[in-house]
Amino acid sequence: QTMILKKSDTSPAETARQLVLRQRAELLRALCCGGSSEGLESVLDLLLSWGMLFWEDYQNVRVLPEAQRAGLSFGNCQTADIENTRDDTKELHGTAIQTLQTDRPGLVRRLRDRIEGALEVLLHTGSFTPSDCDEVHLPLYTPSQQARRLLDQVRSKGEPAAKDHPSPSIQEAPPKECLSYQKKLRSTVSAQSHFLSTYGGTSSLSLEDIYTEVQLELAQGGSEAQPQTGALGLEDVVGLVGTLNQEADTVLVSGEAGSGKSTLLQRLHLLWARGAALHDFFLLFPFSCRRLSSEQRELSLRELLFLHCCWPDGDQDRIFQFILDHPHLILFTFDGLDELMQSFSDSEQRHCCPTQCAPVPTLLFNLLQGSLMKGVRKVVTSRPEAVGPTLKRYLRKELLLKGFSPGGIDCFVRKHHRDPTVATRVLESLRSNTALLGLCHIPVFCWIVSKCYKELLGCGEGEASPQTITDVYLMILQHFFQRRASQRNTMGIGWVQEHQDTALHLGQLAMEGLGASCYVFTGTELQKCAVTEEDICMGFLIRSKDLSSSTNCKHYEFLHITMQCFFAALYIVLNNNLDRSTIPKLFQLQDRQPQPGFHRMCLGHCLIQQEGALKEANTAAETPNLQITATFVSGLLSQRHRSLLLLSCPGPTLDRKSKQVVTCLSKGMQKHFKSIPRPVEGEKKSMHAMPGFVWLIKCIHEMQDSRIARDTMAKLEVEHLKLTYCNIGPVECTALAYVLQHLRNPVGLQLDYNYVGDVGVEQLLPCLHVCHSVYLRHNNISDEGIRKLIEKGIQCERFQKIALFNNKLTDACTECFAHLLKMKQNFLSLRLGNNNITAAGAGQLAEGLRFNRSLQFLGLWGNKIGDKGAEAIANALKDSQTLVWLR
Ligand SMILES: Nc1ncnc2c1ncn2[C@@H]1O[C@H](COP(=O)(O)OP(=O)(O)OP(=O)(O)O)[C@@H](O)[C@H]1O
Repeated sequence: QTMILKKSDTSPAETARQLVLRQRAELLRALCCGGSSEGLESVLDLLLSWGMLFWEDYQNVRVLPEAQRAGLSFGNCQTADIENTRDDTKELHGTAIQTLQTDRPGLVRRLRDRIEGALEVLLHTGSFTPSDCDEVHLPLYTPSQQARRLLDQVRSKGEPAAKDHPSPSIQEAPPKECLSYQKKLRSTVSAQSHFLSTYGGTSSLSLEDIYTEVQLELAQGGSEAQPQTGALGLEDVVGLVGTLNQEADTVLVSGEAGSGKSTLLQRLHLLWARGAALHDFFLLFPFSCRRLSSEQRELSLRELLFLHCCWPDGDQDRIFQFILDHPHLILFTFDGLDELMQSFSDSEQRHCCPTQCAPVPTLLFNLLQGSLMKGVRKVVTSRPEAVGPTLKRYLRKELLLKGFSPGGIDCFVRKHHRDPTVATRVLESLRSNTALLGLCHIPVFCWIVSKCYKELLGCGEGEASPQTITDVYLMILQHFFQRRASQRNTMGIGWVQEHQDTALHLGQLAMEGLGASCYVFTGTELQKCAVTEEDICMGFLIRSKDLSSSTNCKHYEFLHITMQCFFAALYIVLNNNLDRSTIPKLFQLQDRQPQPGFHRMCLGHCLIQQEGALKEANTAAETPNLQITATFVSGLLSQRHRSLLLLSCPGPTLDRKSKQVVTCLSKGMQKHFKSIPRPVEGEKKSMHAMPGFVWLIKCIHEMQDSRIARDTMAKLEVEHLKLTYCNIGPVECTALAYVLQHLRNPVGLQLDYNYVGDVGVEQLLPCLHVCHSVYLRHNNISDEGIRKLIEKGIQCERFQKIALFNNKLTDACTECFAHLLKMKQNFLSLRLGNNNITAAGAGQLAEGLRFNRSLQFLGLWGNKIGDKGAEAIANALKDSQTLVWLR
C-alpha cells in the first residue's frame, strides 16, 4: 500500500490513493489471506517483477512475522528510490538474474510443482549444495514458498547459477512403486465406479451403459456480457474454461438434489481409471464427504489418502513423496460437501503439514483453501445452499449442474429400455404429460419414471397419471413393494397398508437420520428402528460401498437421499403417535437459514425429545433435505392420496395433519407478503422472492388443491414478482403457474437468469393470462418454446411485454412475433437482444411492425440482422407514432 501511495503522491491519481486508503482494511485482509502468507508473497513477486521493490526491502518484508505485516511500511523508500530501483533494474537488463526477477510470478507458478527436478539440475551443475537444497526443502514451506526460496537462493549465488536456472519443464519418469500404485488405484476406482447405487444389484446396467450427458453451465455464465455458453463437457470440469482465479485449485460443481452430481463424479472417476480421460492426472483420489463424516480419528493427509482411497503395497514413503513433489499431477474429488457434519469455514485451524494429524474437516478445509497441498486440483460437489461466500473465495471456478436436457431425457429412457417399443411408449407417455416431463429433467426422477414404466403406462392419461414429485415417489414405493408381493402373489388396493410396518420402520430410520445429518446406518441403528431383514430386502436400503471394509460391520444407506426424505415424510404422515408439533416445526425451517445449531430448535429438537440420544449436528444439507421432506408431507396429505392412506391412518388424524400443513403454508406465504416493502413513489410495488418462497410454492403445488392455491395467493398484491437467479427449472415453473394463475391482479413475472427452457415455458402457460410482462432473459429457450408462449400470449389481453435477451432464438420464431405484433395492438415491449436472428428474421419482424400501432420498446442488439435487416426494420418503423426506444 505504501508503495502505491508514494507513487500516487507524485501523480495526479488522487482517486487511486483514496481508493487504497478507503479499502485499506480489505486490502490487508486479502493480503493476509486469512492467515496464509500466499497472498502477500504473490504480491511481493509482482512488485519485484515490476522493479518496484528493492531486493533488501523484499527480504525484510518476507521475514516479518504475520502480526507486523499489518503495519507494513516500506520505511525510507521514496519515489526517488523507486527510480533508483528502475536504474538498478536497467543495469541488470538482459542478465539471467533479471530474467529470474521479471519472470518471477510465472516461474513460481510453474516451479512449485517441479521443485525436485529443478533441485536435481542445480545440484548436478554444482550451483547448489545439498544444504542449499535442504533449505529450499524445509517442510514448513508450501510448494510455492519452496519455489520462491529456490529462486532467492539462485539469485544469491549470482549470474552463473541463474544461467543454469531450472527449466520448469523437467519431467522425470515416475518411480516403479508409483506406477504400481497407480495401477492399484485405477483398479480400485474402477471397481467402485462401475455401478450406480440406484442400479447396483437389481439391474444389469452399468454406469457405462446408462450414463447420459448432463447440462453443465458456468456459474458466472449469467452475466449480461456473456452469451449463453455452449454445452460444457466432462473434461471442462478440470479444464481451463471459466477459470476465475488462476491461483486457486478448487473447482465446485453445484446442483439440486438428484441432479446428478455424484454420478458425474463417478463418471469422471471411471474414465480416469480406464485411462479414457483426465490424462494430465497421474493419480486420482476420490472421497465421499458422507464417508469422511463418519471418520472419527485424527488423520494425517498421508493416512487420509492411503486409508480412505487405496493402500500402497510398495514403499509408502516414496509414493507419498512423489505425491508431494508433483501436486499438479494429482486430482482429489470430494462428493457431497453439503453432507459433511461441519460447515466449511476458514477460521479452522491452519494446517499445512502433510504428515501431521488433524481432524478430517480440518484437513479437508485446508486442502480446499490451498494451505495444504497447494497445486493439487480438487473437484467438489455440493447442493447450492451449502456453498457460502467463505468457500467461494477459494474457488478456481464454479459450474452448475442442470440435470438432463430434453434430448438427454430421450437418450436416458432409450438407454434404460433396450426394447425400443417400450422406450417409445414411455417417451410418448411423457410427452403427453408435460408436468412429468418437466420432472424428468432431474435425473433421479427420470430414473424412477423409467424404472416404474409399467405403473406409468398402466395409469392412463390425465389426472390419474403422476403430476407431482410425491406421485413419482409413491410410484417407486409401489413398484418395490409390488416386486416383493408378486413373488407371493398378493397386492391389493391397500398396498400401503399391507406394507405399513416396513414403511414405519424405514420411516423412523430415515427421520432420525435426517434430524441428525446421518445418511449411513449401522446394524444397531437399524435394530433400534426395528428394521427387519425383510424390510431390507424390499430394496430401499443398500449396502454402503466402502465403509464396511474398514470397520468390519455392515452399513446401509438409502438408495438415494431423496428416498430417505420420502420415508421420513411417510413416517410423519403414517405415525399416529407423532408429536403434534412436528409438522409446524418442519415448516418453520424457512425462517432459519443454516446457522450453527439451528436445527436443535426445529425438527432435530423434536427428534431428540422423542429418541433421547441423537447426536448434535449441523450440516448445510439439513435444511434442503428437511424442505424436501416437507414437500413430500404436503403431497402425501393431499386429497389426491387420501383414499390410499385412509386404510393405514384414521381420517380425523389425516385431516388434522393436512390442516396443519395448509396453515403452515398460508402463514409462510403471509410472512413473505408482509415483508414486501412499500413502493417508492413512481415505482411499482415489487416483491423479490426470499429464500423459501419457491419451496412454499412447490409445497402448495404438491397439495393439488386449487382452493388452497387461491386462498394463499389472495393476499398477494404486487405488480412485479422478481424471481431472478432462483434456480427455476421446469419443475418450479409447473408449481409457479399452478399457484400464480390465481392472482387477482396482473403482475410482471421476472424469471431472468434461471433455466426455464422450452419445457418450463410450456409449464408457465396456465398463468400467462395474469402476466402483463414476462421477463425470461438467459433461460435457454429456443424457437419451439417461444412459439407456444406467443401463441398463448396473443389470446391474453393483459400480456404486453416480453424480454428474451440471451436465449437461443433464430429466424424460425420471428414469424410468430410478427403475428403477435399484427394481432395485439396493445403490445408495448419486445426485447430480443443477443439471440441468433439474421436479416431474414428482421424482415419478418418488419412485416409485423408495419401493422403495429402500439409498440414502444424494441431491442434487437446482439443479433446478426445486418444492413439489410436494419433497413427493413427502419422502413417498417418510419411512420411509428409510439416507438420511444430502439436498440
Ligand atoms: N448422468 C446421468 N446419467 C444417468 N443417470 C443419472 C445421471 N445422473 C444421475 N442419474 C440418476 O439419478 C440418480 C441420482 O443422481 P445423483 O446421486 O448423482 O444425484 P446428486 O446430485 O448427487 O444428488 P444429491 O445431492 O441428492 O446427493 C442416480 O443414481 C442415477 O440413477
